[in-house]
This record gives sequence, structure tokens and C-alpha cells, in this order.
Amino acid sequence: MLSAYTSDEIRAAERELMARLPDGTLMRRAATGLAATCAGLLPRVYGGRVVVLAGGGDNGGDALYAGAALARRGARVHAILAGRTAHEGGLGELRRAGGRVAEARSGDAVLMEDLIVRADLVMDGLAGIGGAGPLREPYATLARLCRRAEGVVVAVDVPSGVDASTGEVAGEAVRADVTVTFGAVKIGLLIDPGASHVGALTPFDIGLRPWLPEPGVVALTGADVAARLPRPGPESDKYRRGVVGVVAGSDRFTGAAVLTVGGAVRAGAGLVRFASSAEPVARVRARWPEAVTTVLAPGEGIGEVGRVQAWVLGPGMGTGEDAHALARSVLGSDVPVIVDADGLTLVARDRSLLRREAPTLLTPHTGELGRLLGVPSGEIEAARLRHARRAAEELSVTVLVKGSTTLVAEEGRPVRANLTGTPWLATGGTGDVLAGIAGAFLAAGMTCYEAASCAAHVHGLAARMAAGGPGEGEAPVAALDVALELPAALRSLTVG
Ligand SMILES: NC(=O)C1=CN([C@@H]2O[C@H](COP(=O)(O)OP(=O)(O)OC[C@H]3O[C@@H](n4cnc5c(N)ncnc54)[C@H](OP(=O)(O)O)[C@@H]3O)[C@@H](O)[C@H]2O)[C@@H](O)CC1
Ligand SMILES: Nc1ncnc2c1ncn2[C@@H]1O[C@H](COP(=O)(O)OP(=O)(O)O)[C@@H](O)[C@H]1O
Ligand SMILES: [K+]
Repeated sequence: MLSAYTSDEIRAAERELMARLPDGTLMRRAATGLAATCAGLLPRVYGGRVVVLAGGGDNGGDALYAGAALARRGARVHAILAGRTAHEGGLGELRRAGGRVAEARSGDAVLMEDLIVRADLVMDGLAGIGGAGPLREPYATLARLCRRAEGVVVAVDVPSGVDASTGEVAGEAVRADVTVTFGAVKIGLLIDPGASHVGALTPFDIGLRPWLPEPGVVALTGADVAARLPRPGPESDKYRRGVVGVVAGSDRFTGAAVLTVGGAVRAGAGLVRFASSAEPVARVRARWPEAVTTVLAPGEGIGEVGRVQAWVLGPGMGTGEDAHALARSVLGSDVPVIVDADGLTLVARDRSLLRREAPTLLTPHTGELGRLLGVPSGEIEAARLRHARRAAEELSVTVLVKGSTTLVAEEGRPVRANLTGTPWLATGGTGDVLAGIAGAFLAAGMTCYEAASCAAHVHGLAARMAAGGPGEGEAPVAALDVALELPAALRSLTVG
């Protein structure tokens, strides 16, 4: 399990550790790790062109010391100072090692721009966990110039401009190829928009672990998911493995039904019971003969569908009166329910649907969450963590918020950030598949929190495998490809 922390938590741990070490030891450790990573990224250290962007704080100090270490190995190092002051020790050491120094406020702007653009490596030491609010000038201009850098951009601890505690980005921010982060992973490195500025995340241990608290955000690794996934034993039968009921689709939206059932079937449900109107039932029967189907008359509830251990409610079911009655019937059951898509629209309109004893998992994208909370989706995308937590608290349910970062929030537990997935998932119907996967896991007896976070992981993994990435050779995926790739994704997960 990967644990992530706020800036305040990191600072408190640093204080404890620093009190036990000679002055400057921690920064030396950080700079040593940073210099080693940078050396590995340079085509050749000797003669390599390195630019150090240094803010006025300790983040700049790390970068200056690391720059000095590279200069001692023969790199041509230029520091550009963004603050009115710079870290004294680091600056002195860089100068002694032969590094050149310019000040962003008074130096030759064209020359500095040229240095950044043409460097083999740019170290971003503008601001780390001490960064607050939108980057001011000249920090913002330097961060913007990093985008034009032809060499590799290495963020020191945190890409400058990214809020280390939340992943929020209020203005300009550095887009790094690599982020070397010290002591522990910061929450903002896992959650978009911050996460998409990080590049390859390279944690470097400086000994903070014993002083870190319980994390507020965690991420499951493949081994964590493998250890949690249901597997049939010798005594298993289809009922014990978990029967999932799916209420999805309508005469207008038949595909959502096929995809949701597909997610549940391919993720390993013991049995899928599917209930809807005649047209989606015909489509599901044709595509997934494994499913047991029931045609519902308009306005009819789930009374005749048979016993299930969990329901998935919503994809493509419509939002009219009959759909509302059907949603009430499903949410009136005494088993866990996943509410997705149209089901969420119904719940946003009539919150009383959520008054129930059994657990409920909502799986909104940011637009749907916006409707639930009465907040524009843009605000949710800018501050995902805050809104995921708020939704879980306000609605007293487990919430899986979809999008470029998927988060699972439940009151009293750390938020789980998902590390798998690919932007290729941004295509119609993939959310329906996800709801089906989570349904299979929930029916197998997992809690909403575990089912949601494991489903997100497996879904993201299947999508990546279907897309064929990372890097060259990727191709678009269709939602059904994700469902079909699920067994391969599940097979690839091994308990560590
Ligand atoms: N403590 C330790 O032992 C260790 C600490 N470590 C390192 O220290 C880092 C934390 O250092 P820190 O606390 O000095 O803060 P830091 O991230 O440099 O930011 C402050 C600077 O940024 C500037 N600035 C801020 N916001 C800004 C804005 N919006 N726009 C523009 N400028 C802005 C701010 O400017 P000012 O407000 O002073 O004008 C100030 O100059 C941490 O991330 C890690 O790298 C490691 O070496 C491990 C050991
Ligand atoms: N930019 C992105 N990067 C990674 N994953 C994404 C991105 N955009 C969407 N996704 C994922 O794609 C899926 C889309 O689900 P959803 O919005 O419900 O679509 P639909 O309703 O068409 O099924 C979710 O799992 C979401 O997390
Ligand atoms: K930085």
C-alpha cells in the first residue's frame, strides 16, 4: 500500500527527525538522492548542461546542493535564482563547485530562456511543500519556460505550482518528466490536476517513516488488490461466489446494459441476474448467455427477479417515473447497491432514495457528482479530494469519483487514489463496465470501500492492457474491449 501525506504531516515528521540529527543532514540526504537521479538521466554528466531553478526556500536549497554535486562531476551548471534570497549554504557550495549564477529578476531574460530551453536537464527547485497559492512572478514565467525545455525536467520534491497536500493547481505549474520526492509521497502527487505534472514518480527515502502519522490518502498496489480479490475455493458454488443483480438499460439505451453485465460476468460474478425492459434483455441474452434475465413491465419493481447479494443500478435506465419507481424498488432492498449514471441523476433529484440500512456505493463522474453536490463539475475537477470527501460525508455513502484520477472516499477511512488507468478510458461506456466489475466484487462479499477501489484498479489495468501501452504502440480502446480484457488483467495480478 502506498501512503501519501499532506505538507504539514511531512513537516512535522521532518521536525522530529531533524531534532535527532546534526544540522543540515536531511537536506544533504535529499540532495544526494536528487543528484544521483539527475546523473542517471543525463546522457553524460561530464559536460552535461544543467539548469537549476532555485526558489528562495529549502526546495531551492536541495536543488542548489544537487547542482553543486553535478558540477563537481564536470557538469556545466547554471543556477537561476527566482527569490529575493537563496539558500545560502546551497548557493555557496554551487559557486565553489564552479556553477554559474543568474538572478531571474535582474538577469538577461533572453539568455535565461535560452539556457532553459537548451539544457540537457532542468531541475525545478522553485517551490516544494512550502509552495502556497498560484506561483507569483518570476516563478510563474520560469515554470512556463520549462514546457519548452528540450531536455528532461526534474521536479524537486513536488512540481512547483502543484499544491502538495491536495493536487490542486491554482495557476502556472511545472510539468516534470521525473519527480524526485523526499521522505514520503505527497498527496498532491497522486491526484489530478497535480498528478499529471509529476511524470515518473521517484520516491527517495530520507528516514521520515517512523514519524509519519496514519495517512489520509493511500493507493493500492497490484499485490494489495490481488490479496483482496475473491477467489473460488473447493466448496464454492455460483451462489456462494456471489449473485449480482443488474438493473440497467432501456429501449433507448441498450448498450449500457450489455456493458454493465459484461463487466460483472468477466470480473468473476458467480451469477448475474439482469432485469430490464424487453429490448435490453434481448441484447444481453444475445451477448451474455451466462446471465439470467427478467423482463420488467413498465413501473414494475424487482420483486420477481430472485435473490442477489448486491445490485448495480442505473446505467442507461432512463430517468422518468418508471425508472424512479424501479430505483426505489432496488434501493429498498436489504443488500448493498451500486448507483451509477441515470441512477445518480435520480438520486440527485430525490435524495430520499438513499435513506436505507444496507451499504450504498455511488460511482459518479465529476458532472454527476456536481449534480449531487450542487457544484459545477469544473470546481470538482480542480479539487477532487475535497469534493470526494465532502460527498461521502454529506451523503453517508461510499463514493467512487471517476475521471483522470479515480478516488474512493468513505467517512472515517483514508481516501483511496487509483494508480492504474489510461486516458484511453475516456470513451463512452467504460463507466458501465466499471459498475459491473464493482458489482461482482460487492456480491462476492467485499465491502463497498474494498470493492470500489479494487474494481477501479482492475478496470484501469484492463484498459491499459487493451490499449497496449505505455508509450508507443497504444491504440484506442472501446468499452467492450475493457470488459473482454478483464480475465487477463486479473491473471496478471499476483499476491506480493
Ligand atoms: N525541512 C527539511 O529538513 C527538508 C526540506 N526539504 C526540502 O525543503 C522543501 C520545503 O522547503 P521550504 O519549507 O523552505 O519551502 P519551499 O518548498 O522551498 O517553498 C518556499 C519558497 O517558495 C516560495 N513560494 C512559495 N509559494 C510561492 C508562490 N505562490 N509564488 C512564488 N513563490 C512562492 C517562497 O517565496 P516567499 O514566499 O518566501 O517569497 C519560498 O522562497 C521541501 O519541499 C524539500 O524540497 C528536503 O531538503 C528534506 C529536508
Ligand atoms: N482522462 C481520463 N484519464 C483516465 N481515465 C479516465 C479519463 N476520463 C475518464 N476516465 C475513466 O473512464 C471511465 C468513464 O466513465 P463514465 O464517465 O461513467 O463513462 P460512461 O458513462 O460513458 O460509461 C471512468 O472509469 C473514468 O475514471
Ligand atoms: K519543486
